[in-house]
Amino acid sequence: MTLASSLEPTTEPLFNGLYVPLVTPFTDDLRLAPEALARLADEALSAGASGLVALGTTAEAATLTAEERETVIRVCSAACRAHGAPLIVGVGTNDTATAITALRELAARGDVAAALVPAPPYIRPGEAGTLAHFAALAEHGGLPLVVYDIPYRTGQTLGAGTITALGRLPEVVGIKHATGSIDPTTMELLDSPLPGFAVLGGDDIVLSPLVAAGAHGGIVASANLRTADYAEMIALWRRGSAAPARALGADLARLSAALFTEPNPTVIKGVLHAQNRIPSPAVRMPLLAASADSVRRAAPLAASRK
Ligand SMILES: O=C(O)C1=N[C@H](C(=O)O)C[C@H](O)C1
Repeated sequence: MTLASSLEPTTEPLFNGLYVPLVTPFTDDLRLAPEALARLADEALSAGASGLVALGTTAEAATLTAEERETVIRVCSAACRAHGAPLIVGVGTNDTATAITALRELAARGDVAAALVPAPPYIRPGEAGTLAHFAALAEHGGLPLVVYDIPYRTGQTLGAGTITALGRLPEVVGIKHATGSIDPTTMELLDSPLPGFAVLGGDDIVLSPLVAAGAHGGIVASANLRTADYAEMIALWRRGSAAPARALGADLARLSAALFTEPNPTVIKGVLHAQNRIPSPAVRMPLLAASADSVRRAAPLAASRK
């Protein structure tokens, strides 16, 4: 997909449904395990995910070398190509110029559908500064952007006016809404949908009510497990089948709650390892592997429905 073709005016967002931010599997001695990543990518797309997110927070992207990041993108891109699915890549930096360089490099590859970009972490440039940052990325980055609104990690909140201004930038194709709540700003956003602008839930435990209220889908780490059920829950809400959607949503919220009892993605990796899907539950510091108790509590909830 070219930038020009993906930005043609349309009322339907470019992205809807489930996007799985894949974990990065390691060996016990913390080397990248690309074969396991390739299997996870194929399984997620075979299970009904609309696309993949590479190098999200869940991927421990901050601890990967440049060479490892390239391997992760290459492996995820191959899976997306095989399934005809879009690949979104996380770009997290608080320096506007560095972010533009990273976006341009991604755009030049030709296999990345969009970048998932948080408000500049730690700096707290204010809403006007954040808007200017994204406007610069939109103008010079050469790639569609999904704004990652996650104030508990970035330290920067965004009000409805700023989100609307971001959504009016043609290159900004959506927002990953992970503000920790469904609040008046959320409802304003969903009440006046911008044409072609996707609202994707990023707070795992409240994904179901957010989609019920009109979100187009989600990017949730929990969907590394029970991917088919997360995809189905979103599809059920989107076609108005409220009763089964509500029941499945409540079931998945219990799983998400168990997976987030310790820092993401430590419990998810523990459960994937218990399911023999990755070679090790290892995470890189400063994360510490999840406790056996947390993994034991989450594992039964992560078993697929019979
Ligand atoms: O990597 C992601 O994308 C996600 N990261 C969030 C986080 O760790 O804060 C959680 C969300 O489910 C997806």
